[in-house]
Amino acid sequence: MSKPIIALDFSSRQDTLAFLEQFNQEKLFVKVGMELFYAEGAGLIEAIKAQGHDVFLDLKCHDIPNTVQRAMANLARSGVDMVNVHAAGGQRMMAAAKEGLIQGSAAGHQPQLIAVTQLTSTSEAEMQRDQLLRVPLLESVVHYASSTFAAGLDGVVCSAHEARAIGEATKSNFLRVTPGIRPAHFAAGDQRRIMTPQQARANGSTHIVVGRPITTAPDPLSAYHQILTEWSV
Ligand SMILES: O=c1ccn([C@@H]2O[C@H](COP(=O)(O)O)[C@@H](O)[C@H]2O)c(=O)[nH]1
Repeated sequence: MSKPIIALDFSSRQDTLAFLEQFNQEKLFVKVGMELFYAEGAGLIEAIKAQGHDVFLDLKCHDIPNTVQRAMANLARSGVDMVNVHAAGGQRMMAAAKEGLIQGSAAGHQPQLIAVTQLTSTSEAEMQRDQLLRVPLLESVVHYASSTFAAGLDGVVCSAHEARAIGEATKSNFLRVTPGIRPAHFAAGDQRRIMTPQQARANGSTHIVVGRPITTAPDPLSAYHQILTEWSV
């Protein structure tokens, strides 16, 4: 069973390291997103890796194939464990991203590469209106997942609602990394497709990503362990 991925959505190195200190040197799987990376850059990634944590660098690259390929070669050199692109960039872009990772990776350590299908903050009605798509959201997500699989990536970011269907359309070891995780009674906030850790597990998520339910908790260590228990049993 994978560890819950903690989204380190902080604005500074100081806040991030103070948060991590509360975990008493427990080895974590953390996610660094745009907010933190744009503020602190690769130096902070090095510091987090030096503490022994696994890092998912969530920059959601989406550009022409050549640009994404070269960006991925640089990200691979940062030593992170997982990176991502938007599946909407297309199969050619995703294949180029993978090629870039291969080029930039040190022997024996190639980050896993996954693609965002439809953001978990998007509802079906919003997707149909904003993207001018006339299909159910599940169909769009499974389409993007099949396209990601065909491009040779390791998995996708989706909501837990779609995880089972993606497993059936691809392979059981194809990663289904699911944000939008909310313990019972925790506010959805801007998320639209949410599930509890237990529901996510039952519905075929291979990884869960959890931010505010842990980072804003009065006792983040205890919140993390409650989620870990709910996810693991
Ligand atoms: O579809 C997506 C892709 C990425 N995310 C990221 O996950 C976390 C979720 O944080 P919460 O505080 O638990 O809502 C956040 O960093 C997002 O950028 C996502 O939510 N949905």
